[in-house]
Amino acid sequence: MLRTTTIKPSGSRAQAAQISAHSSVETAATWRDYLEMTKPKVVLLMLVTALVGMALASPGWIDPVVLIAGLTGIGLMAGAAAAVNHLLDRRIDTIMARTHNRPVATGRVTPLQGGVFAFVIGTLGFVMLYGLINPLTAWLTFASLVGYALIYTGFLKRATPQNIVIGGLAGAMPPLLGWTSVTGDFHGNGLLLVIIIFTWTPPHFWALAVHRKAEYAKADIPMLPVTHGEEYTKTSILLYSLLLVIACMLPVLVGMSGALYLFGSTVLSLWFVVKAWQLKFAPKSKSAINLFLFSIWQLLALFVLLLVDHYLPFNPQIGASLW
Ligand code: HEM
Ligand SMILES: CC(C)=CCC/C(C)=C/CC/C(C)=C/COP(=O)(O)OP(=O)(O)O
Repeated sequence: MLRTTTIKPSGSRAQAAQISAHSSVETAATWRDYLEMTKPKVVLLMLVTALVGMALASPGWIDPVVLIAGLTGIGLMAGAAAAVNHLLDRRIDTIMARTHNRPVATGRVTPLQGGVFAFVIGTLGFVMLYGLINPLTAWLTFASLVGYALIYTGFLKRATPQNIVIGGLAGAMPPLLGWTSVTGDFHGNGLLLVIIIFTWTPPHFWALAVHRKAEYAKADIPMLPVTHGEEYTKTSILLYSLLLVIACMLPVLVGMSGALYLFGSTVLSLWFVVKAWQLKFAPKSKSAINLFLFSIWQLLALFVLLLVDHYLPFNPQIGASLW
């Protein structure tokens, strides 16, 4: 489908005049537009957490079929959920500077094209999980898709400043999806990994929301800094960062992870607390966006630590198995 896009004049004065006289060119939606709709970097980090769930659920190495089919299925369904988010948010995405150039918001991808794309990759992911992994994982991933794409995006985001606390559960699910891919059953240890991401999500997002408060207000989205102010949000970020310290210790307390993880995760979560403290009590102009960016690397590092700790041959266990 051909669409028009505005281009910036460049080159000689004559060229610039020519271009400004015809200030639009026909461009087609490219594969990059469809890739962007899947929020690839977010999904990639989710897949790292799913991989860790798989590893911690496996006594030895992860079964290669589970690894490949499981991660592909979860990735396709998470990408489909992200694509539906682009569809449902296309109006507000045009209002915010951060999102105004998105494929559906600009019209490069039509809602019908986007809908077909989301349906195809989502169905492919579901069939793959149902057929090659197990029905429990397929249905849990489907529930996460509905939780993010429909409940969070379609309703909570516009309804309450607690939107991301509740909606965050969907994004926190991948380690459990990884776990059930291996075992076909629920396990408390898999849920502990979900609790870590669930506790991490509010400070992750609210740091960005503090930085982008004016845009959310302009788009009339009731994010916490808009409804309750920046100070209240910064206090909430600090309190959640303290909760995160406790959540990060749970894998050690139940005997799932050992000394290496305990040491590394304590450094990482205290680092988060220090940055949240600075945001609240000694803020600089970039403190909020820096905390948001830090949160992404901190979660990645936490899950890499869980993985390394799991495969380390001589790693003293501190806690005792609860289950
Ligand atoms: C409902 C829960 C969540 C909300 C509301 C949220 C919000 C956001 C937003 C608005 C951005 C975009 C920032 C930008 O474009 O500048 C973002 C980026 C990101 N988020 Fe989250 N997030 C959530 C959960 C998660 C989870 C569970 C993960 C991973 C496990 C994650 C990983 C990331 C990553 C890696 C980025 C950077 C993406 C990029 O640079 O393109 N987020 N998040
Ligand atoms: C199946 C499964 C695991 C589903 C999870 C899907 C998923 C990709 C969740 C992403 C979380 C996220 C980036 C929320 C931001 O949405 P937003 O609308 O607040 O941010 P935006 O303004 O950048 O779109």
